[in-house]
Amino acid sequence: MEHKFIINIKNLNQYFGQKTLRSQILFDINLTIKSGEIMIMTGPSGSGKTTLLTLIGGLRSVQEGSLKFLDRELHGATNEQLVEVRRHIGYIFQAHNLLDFLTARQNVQMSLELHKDVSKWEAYTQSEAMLHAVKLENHMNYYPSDLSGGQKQRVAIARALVSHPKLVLADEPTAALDSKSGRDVVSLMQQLAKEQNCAILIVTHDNRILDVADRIICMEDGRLNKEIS
Ligand SMILES: Nc1ncnc2c1ncn2[C@@H]1O[C@H](COP(=O)(O)OP(=O)(O)OP(=O)(O)O)[C@@H](O)[C@H]1O
Repeated sequence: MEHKFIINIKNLNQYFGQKTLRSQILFDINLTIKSGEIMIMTGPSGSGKTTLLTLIGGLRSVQEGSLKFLDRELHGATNEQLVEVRRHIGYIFQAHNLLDFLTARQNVQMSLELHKDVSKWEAYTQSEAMLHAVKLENHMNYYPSDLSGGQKQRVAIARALVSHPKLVLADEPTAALDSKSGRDVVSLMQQLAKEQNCAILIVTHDNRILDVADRIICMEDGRLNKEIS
């Protein structure tokens, strides 16, 4: 079944702290993301971008309002339901989060081994194919410590996309990279996402990559401002 929206958020509010220390972090967020769409979220530090990204990624519980992933409501979802949703999402973080004791291929393969329907052999061959796609065919057996920042981030992209997720969430994916590597990394994300019809939400302060976006949204003081494009 084709889903019109990957993400559909309505009147979402989120808070940190308890009782008198409770403070509202997100205010009346309304947002949709469609298949294949590349969305960039910008905004000042502390405006709530990461909080929203982690809610969308099923990494924390929704407190008020509605957040649907495909047709599944995440408000009130159990831990098991959130774990199931996370299987359809790829995550790319600033600090790539590769496991240092695994090679590039093993890091990518590990993400497929969470899927019970994928055999070890399929996981192996699909990981190799994905590392080809990010042009690391000559570095499959390298450990992260022997790769450059851009190469590590390409392994992280391969790991996020190897299971053909419906959505990729990327938090500052270019922050640790020089301008050329940053550009290569987002171009690659854009190309692979279009091939797989996967939506991407990128949180970034990096103005040099804004042109890859189909839509740009801006968060300020916990509220989503009008779209820039
Ligand atoms: N675990 C927490 N407990 C209490 N307050 C928190 C917690 N995490 C974040 N906050 C607060 O929530 C607000 C939003 O933080 P968030 O990390 O979502 O912002 P951000 O826009 O991603 O910032 P940055 O660009 O610096 O990463 C900030 O005021 C922050 O201090």
